[in-house]
Amino acid sequence: MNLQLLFKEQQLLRDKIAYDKPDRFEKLILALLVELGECANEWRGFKFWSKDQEPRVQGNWKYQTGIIDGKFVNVYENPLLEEYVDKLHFILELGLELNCTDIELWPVYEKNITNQFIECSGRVYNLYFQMRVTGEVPKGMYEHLLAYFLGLGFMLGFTWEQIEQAYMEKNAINHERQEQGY
Ligand SMILES: O=c1ccn([C@H]2C[C@H](O)[C@@H](COP(=O)(O)OP(=O)(O)OP(=O)(O)O)O2)c(=O)[nH]1
Repeated sequence: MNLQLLFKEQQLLRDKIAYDKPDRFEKLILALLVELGECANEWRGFKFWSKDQEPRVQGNWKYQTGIIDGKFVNVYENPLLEEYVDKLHFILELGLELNCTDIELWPVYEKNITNQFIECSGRVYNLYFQMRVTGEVPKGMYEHLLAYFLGLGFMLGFTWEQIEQAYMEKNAINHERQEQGY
């Protein structure tokens, strides 16, 4: 697992978006919290009031790849993974913002996915309050956010390769959107 390539990609997108107002940090924090909620909503496992608690991992048909055993392989959207990599974009943005790109990467796991989502949110709030109180965020605090975020991805059933590939695909869409005046 190597984040350096992803930080480089994120920097290119960041330069293109080029938002430099002083509220940038808190807007990124709120964006990340929103994406966390959207991701949990696609996971659905906390909806104890509903009979439908299956994660949304197969959406609309996207395209066909090569042929295996005489059949075309169809590729579908994966709404859960797509929300997860939106979150990854904002986490990388925060790393660039805090100048924390030379980091250790390891996963941390809570006892279940519900708690993992809550822990991720808690780590985001920690960053916000730390910045508010001291005006800076220690690298270790950012690394902990990443550790819970990475653990969440593995608990949701994704491999690092899938995450990287989905990140690249969404990153390309984000570039196109900027070029088209989104
Ligand atoms: O400074 C930024 C701002 C945005 N993004 C990326 C993250 C994410 O991949 C996408 C924004 O999320 P989404 O695609 O859900 O866009 P939205 O504007 O929230 O969607 P909608 O218009 O549907 O509400 O832009 C960045 O990487 N850096």
